[in-house]
Amino acid sequence: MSEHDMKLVVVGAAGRMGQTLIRIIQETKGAKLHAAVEREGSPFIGKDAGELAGAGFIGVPVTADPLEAFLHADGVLDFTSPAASVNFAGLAAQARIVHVIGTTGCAQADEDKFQAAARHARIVKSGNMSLGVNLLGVLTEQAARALPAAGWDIEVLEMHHKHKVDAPSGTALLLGEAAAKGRGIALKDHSVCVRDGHTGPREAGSIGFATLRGGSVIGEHSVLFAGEGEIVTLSHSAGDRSIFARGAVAAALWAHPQKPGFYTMLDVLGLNS
Ligand SMILES: NC(=O)C1=CN([C@@H]2O[C@H](COP(=O)(O)OP(=O)(O)OC[C@H]3O[C@@H](n4cnc5c(N)ncnc54)[C@H](OP(=O)(O)O)[C@@H]3O)[C@@H](O)[C@H]2O)C=CC1
Ligand SMILES: O=C(O)C1=N[C@H](C(=O)O)C[C@H](O)C1
Repeated sequence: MSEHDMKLVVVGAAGRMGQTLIRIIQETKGAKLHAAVEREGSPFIGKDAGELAGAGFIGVPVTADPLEAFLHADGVLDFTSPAASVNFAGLAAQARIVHVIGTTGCAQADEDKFQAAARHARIVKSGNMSLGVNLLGVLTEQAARALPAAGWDIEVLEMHHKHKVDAPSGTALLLGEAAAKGRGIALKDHSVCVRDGHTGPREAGSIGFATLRGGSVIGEHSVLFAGEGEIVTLSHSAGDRSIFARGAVAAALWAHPQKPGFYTMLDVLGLNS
């Protein structure tokens, strides 16, 4: 470790992603764990963050004070909840630091607050931080542009573990946005997220979402282009949460020298068209 390492705070440190982030920071050159934050009243307050994450003792006790944690930090890695992320974005803006947001299920009002915070913070936000999914988004946009809406119906299918609280997943929405961009339409005007009962035939040009939940599935996503007599399927399978954590740490290191602003993983990975 060196004094020049980027000092990172993990918020939601006891969560599935929080623990994975702590382990990945430990093995990443140029980054170090500065603080670990959980909510007030959490049974993990005061416990060593490394031991909590199964990475051995690292001498960073979990705190419930994000203000103090952000004070001398360079960046925050945030996979928590929409309300918590909005609060952390305000604190990251005050501290003028990097805020990497992986939290999904955010409403438009939350997104507006992230944009406002990005006047002072360097925010990187994505529904999926993995290289594979972001490449899948680029391929989805290309396929949607190449396959005409008149003959090709687009459906996004996802499955996640039983603890997931939002639907469709952030990744499914990212892929839907990519498909809509390829088609030159706005996703919000063409998405169909629920089908139940006598729905009538499928509306041409719509983008459908189907959600499965169960077991310990980390993240399965497919984009189906269904034509007459043929189906093209683009898919991604997550085998380990470390793919998201590595992407988030890479995003923080990338954002450190950038100007304040709102960025996505496409900027980080150089995949922006
Ligand atoms: N973009 C991406 O690549 C990925 C995004 N995600 C998203 O990340 C989010 C978290 O997922 P996951 O790790 O599975 O969820 P978990 O529920 O396992 O973890 C969330 C953690 O955040 C904590 N938390 C909530 N509010 C606060 C707060 N105000 N202050 C401090 N800590 C807080 C929770 O504590 P408590 O339990 O006490 O509420 C919990 O420990 C979800 O939105 C998920 O969809 C997940 C994987 C990849
Ligand atoms: O909640 C999860 O677990 C995941 N959430 C993200 C999403 O909503 O797409 C990313 C990944 O699929 C895991």
